[in-house]
Amino acid sequence: MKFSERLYEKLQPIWRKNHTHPFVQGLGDGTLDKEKFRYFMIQDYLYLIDYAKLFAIGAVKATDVETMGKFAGLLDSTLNEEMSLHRQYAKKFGITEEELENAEPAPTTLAYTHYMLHVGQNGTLADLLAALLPCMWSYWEIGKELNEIPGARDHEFYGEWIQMYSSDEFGNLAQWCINLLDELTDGKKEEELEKLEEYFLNTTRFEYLFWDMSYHLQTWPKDE
Ligand SMILES: Cc1ncc(C[n+]2csc(CCO)c2C)c(N)n1
Repeated sequence: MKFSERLYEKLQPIWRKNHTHPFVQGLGDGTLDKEKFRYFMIQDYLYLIDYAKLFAIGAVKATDVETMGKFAGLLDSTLNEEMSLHRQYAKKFGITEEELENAEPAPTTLAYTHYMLHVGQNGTLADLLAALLPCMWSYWEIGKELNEIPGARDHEFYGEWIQMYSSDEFGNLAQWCINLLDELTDGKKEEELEKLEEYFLNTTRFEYLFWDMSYHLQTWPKDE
């Protein structure tokens, strides 16, 4: 069995929990409070900045030129395409460039991105992939599921988001990471696979916490 098949089976219950979170459901049926999405967009912008750094670390840890080039391409498209799309989309919600640039990460954003960066910086390329994969894989699954809901992809506010994450282009990217992780784990010892499973499990849990943080507009405790 491929390692990704083992992950897929094992993590179904958490994935169901992610997909049925009221934030995700609200994106699909169009009832999500715009204030919650606005909050999500700002935190997600901060998330993307650190996520892009994972691709840079991937290029450093890769052991062949082709994989290095792929990570370099992902870094370039995240920074120069995806983030500029994010800024344009944010405008629709009345979020200014200054607001994005001056935003502070909420506790969950900080914990999630720092966890991934810690694993990426200190581990192997397989460790890095296990930590970054739930982000891509779960968004692809969610995008495809929401795309099936009649009218969802044409929704005035959330349609573009659904179109982006259900696209084949995005799917190919997720599939490339899945295939690379399968290659790197082929023939590896059970002990090594369990460690990778733990990274994957933790960032899958963080995906849930990110939806939940956005739904509840999480802030740091106020003491001033
Ligand atoms: C919390 C959170 N999790 C996952 C994604 C999805 N995502 C972020 S970067 C990237 C790779 C392609 O550039 C993908 C799929 C997100 N936006 N926010």
